[in-house]
Amino acid sequence: MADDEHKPKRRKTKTANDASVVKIGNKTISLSAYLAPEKKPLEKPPSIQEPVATEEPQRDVIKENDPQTQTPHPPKRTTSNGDPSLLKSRKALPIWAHQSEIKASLRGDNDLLLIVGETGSGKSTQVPQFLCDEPWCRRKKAQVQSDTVNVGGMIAITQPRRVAATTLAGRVAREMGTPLGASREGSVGYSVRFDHNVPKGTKIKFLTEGMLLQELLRDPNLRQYSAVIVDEIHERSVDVDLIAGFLKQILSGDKVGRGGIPLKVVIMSATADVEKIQTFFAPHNSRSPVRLLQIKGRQYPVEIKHTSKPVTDIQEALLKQIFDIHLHEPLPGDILAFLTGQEEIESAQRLIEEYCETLASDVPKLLVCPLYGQLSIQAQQNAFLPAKKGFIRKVVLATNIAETSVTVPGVRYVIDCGKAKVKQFRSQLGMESLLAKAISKSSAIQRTGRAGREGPGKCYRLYTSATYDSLKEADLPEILRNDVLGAVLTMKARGINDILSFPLMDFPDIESVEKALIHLHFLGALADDGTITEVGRKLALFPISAPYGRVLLAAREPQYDCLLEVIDIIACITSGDNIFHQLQSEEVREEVEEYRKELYRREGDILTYLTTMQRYAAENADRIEWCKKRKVNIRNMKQALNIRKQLRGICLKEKLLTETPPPDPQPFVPMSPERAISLLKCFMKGFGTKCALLAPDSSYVTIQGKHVVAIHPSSVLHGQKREAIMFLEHVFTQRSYVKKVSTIQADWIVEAMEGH
Ligand SMILES: Nc1ncnc2c1ncn2[C@@H]1O[C@H](COP(=O)(O)OP(=O)(O)OP(=O)(O)O)[C@@H](O)[C@H]1O
Repeated sequence: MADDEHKPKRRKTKTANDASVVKIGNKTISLSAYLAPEKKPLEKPPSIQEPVATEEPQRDVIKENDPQTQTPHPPKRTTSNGDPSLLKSRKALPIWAHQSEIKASLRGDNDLLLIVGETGSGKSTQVPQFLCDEPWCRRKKAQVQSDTVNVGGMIAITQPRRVAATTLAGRVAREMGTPLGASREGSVGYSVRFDHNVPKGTKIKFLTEGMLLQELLRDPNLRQYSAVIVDEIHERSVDVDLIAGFLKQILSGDKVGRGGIPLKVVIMSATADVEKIQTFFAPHNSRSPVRLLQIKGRQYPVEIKHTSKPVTDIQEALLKQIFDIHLHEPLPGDILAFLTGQEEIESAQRLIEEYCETLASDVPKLLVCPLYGQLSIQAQQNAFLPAKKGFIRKVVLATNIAETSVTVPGVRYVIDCGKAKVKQFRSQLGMESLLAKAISKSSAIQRTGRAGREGPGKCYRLYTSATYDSLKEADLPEILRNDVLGAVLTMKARGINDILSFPLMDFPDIESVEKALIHLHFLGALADDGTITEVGRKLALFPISAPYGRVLLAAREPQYDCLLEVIDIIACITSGDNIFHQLQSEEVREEVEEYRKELYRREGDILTYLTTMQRYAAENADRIEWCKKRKVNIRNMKQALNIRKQLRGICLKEKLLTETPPPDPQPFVPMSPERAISLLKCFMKGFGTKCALLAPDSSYVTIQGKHVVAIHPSSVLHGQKREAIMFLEHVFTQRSYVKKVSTIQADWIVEAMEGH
C-alpha cells in the first residue's frame, strides 16, 4: 500500500472542550501538537525533542562491487547454498570486509582473537559463518588416555539471553539456507534453558551462557567444539565472567583432555574497553598481546534525538512519542520502546490500546507487542513476527532484554526511556532489590543500535543530551552486584576448591562469597570442609537454581514422597512471573474470583500453583476457555507443561523417578492437608532460611537478618496474618516484599535448621 494512504488524518473530536486533550486511564495528555488540523503529516514533528543531532556518523557503507569487500576466498557453503537475497545484505555489513583477516588470524598457532565492533557491524551473525568452513573446524579423531575420541566439529556462540540465542539461530539458518532444526550436515541449532534444537549435523550452535556453563561441568574440555565464540562480553553477566575464566584455563592448559587439539576462542564486544579483556586473557610471562580486530561502522545510520528539557512523566512522554511517530513518520517502520519492567509495559500497553480505540478509522492500526524476560518463549516470539493482518505498524514494548544482540525485524524507530530495573543483591541483608536506575552510556548506545538494523533509523531518547553526557560509561559487572550462589556452586562443581584462585576479571566481595558458601552448606551442597558433595554436584547440573534443585532432591525421600508435585510447582513457577492475570475492575474481580476459588489454597502460593497446574492438566475439554474464565495466563501454562516434561525427563535420567508418569489428563485429586504439610516441609529443605515470623505489631520479621517484610499483593496470602511464613523470593521494590509465600509452623524452622 502506498504511504499516502496511511497519512494520519485528524482524529475525531475527543471532548467538547478541547479536542487536543485526551484522557487515557487516569492521565490527561495534550496531543494538540500533532492533532491540529493544519499540521501536515510527515514534516518535522513539533514534539519533545531538539533539532536533530546525529551522534557519530555511523555509515561505513560497503558497496556491492567494491573490490575491498570481496573476499578472495568466499566461504564455499555459505555463499553457494545460502539465501542469495540475504547474501547481498551480508556483504554490505562492515564485518564482511574483514572476513579473510578473521580467518587468517585464527590459523596456525594463534587460538585467541578479540573482536570489537559496533552494534550492527555483523559480529554475531557473520563470525561463526566465516569460521565454520575452516580446516581446523572439522571433527577429528584424537587419543585421550587410551581412548580414541572425537574432538571438535562444531562452533558454539554464546548469548546473554534466550531471545537473542533463538532469533540469531533462526537468522543464521536462513542466511545459510539450512532450515533451523533440519538434521543436515552444516546446519544451525540453539540450546537455551528448557528448549533445545540441536539436530545431528549442527555446525553452529547458539546457546545461552548458562547452557555453556552446564556443558562445561559435563565436559571440562568442551570436546565437541572446535571453537567457542563469546558474544557480548561487555555485558559482563556472572555467567560470562565464569566462562571467561574457564576458557582462560583451557587456553593455557596442556590440551591433553582434547587429545592435543586446540580450542579456538573468539571474544566479541561492542565496547572499546579492550584493555581489561586483553590483560585478562594475556598468557602469563608472555609479552605478545591478545590479537585484536576493530570493526568500524555499522550498516545504517541512526539519527539520535534528545529532549530539550528533562522529562518529568516518562509514561506520558512515551505515549506522546509513540503517537507522534505513528502519525507522522512514514510506513513501514515499526517502533521499539525500552521501558523499565513488566508493570510499566503492561500499563503502557493498556493506555496505548485504549487511545487507539479513539483514533479515526482511517488512521493506521497499531499493534502492541510486549517483550520481557518473564514472558513465555512463545509470547516473546510474537514481537519478532510481522504485525498481524489488519495492523499496519507494530510497537514493541521491551525491557532491556531487547537491548543487545537482537534484531527486531521491521523496527526503524527506537524510544529509550533512559532507565532500567537493575537487580542488586545486598549481601548483608540477604535480599535483592529491583529498582529503576539510569542506564549507562553503553546501554544507551546499544538501544540506539536496535534502530539501524534493516535501514536508516531514528532513536528518540526521552532525556536531554546533558543527561546522556552525565551517564556512567558502563554498568558494574553483575558479579559485583548480584547473588553469587550459582557462581560459587559452579566453581566448586568444576573442582575449584580455592575459589579465590579462580581467574575472574573482577572478584566479588568476600562477604558475598562467604554468604554463598554458608548457604550452599545449608543446602547440603558443600561438606563441612567446603568440598562439593554428591548433592552439590547434582544441583549444579540441574537447569534450576540450587534451592529449587534441593527441594527436587528432597522430594523423592520417603518422608516427603512428592516428586511429581514438586516438579509441577517448579514448572509453574519457572514458566513466568504471574500465572494469574491482574484483575482490573471490581466487576471482573467478583466473577473471576468465584472461578478461582477452586484454585486458591489457604496454605498459600505453593499449594495454589500445584492446584492450578493439576486442574489445568486435568482439563480435557477446552483449556483455553478454562484459562479465560479464571484469567490464568494460557501461555505460561503451556510453557509450564513443557518445562514439566523436561524436568520429568531429567529426573528419569538421574533416576530420581523410577517410571514414566501417566499421561494427561489425569483426574484431579486435591492434596490432603497432611500431604500438604509434608510438601511444605520438603520446600523448607531449600528455603528454610527464607522464613519470617509474625511480630506483635502484625508485621512479619525475617528470621535471617530480622527485616520487616510485607507479603506482596500478588500472593494469595496478601493481607493475612499467620504465625510463620516461608517465602521463595524476597525483593525490595517500593518496599521490602516477600513473594510466593506459604503458611508454615514456627517449629518447622527449628527442625529445618537442625536438620543441617
Ligand atoms: N533476526 C534477524 N532478522 C532480520 N535481520 C537480522 C536478524 N538478525 C540480524 N539481522 C541483520 O544482520 C545485521 C547484523 O546483525 P548482527 O547481530 O550480526 O550484528 P552485531 O554486530 O552482532 O550487532 P549487535 O552486537 O548489536 O548484536 C543486522 O543489522 C540486521 O540487518
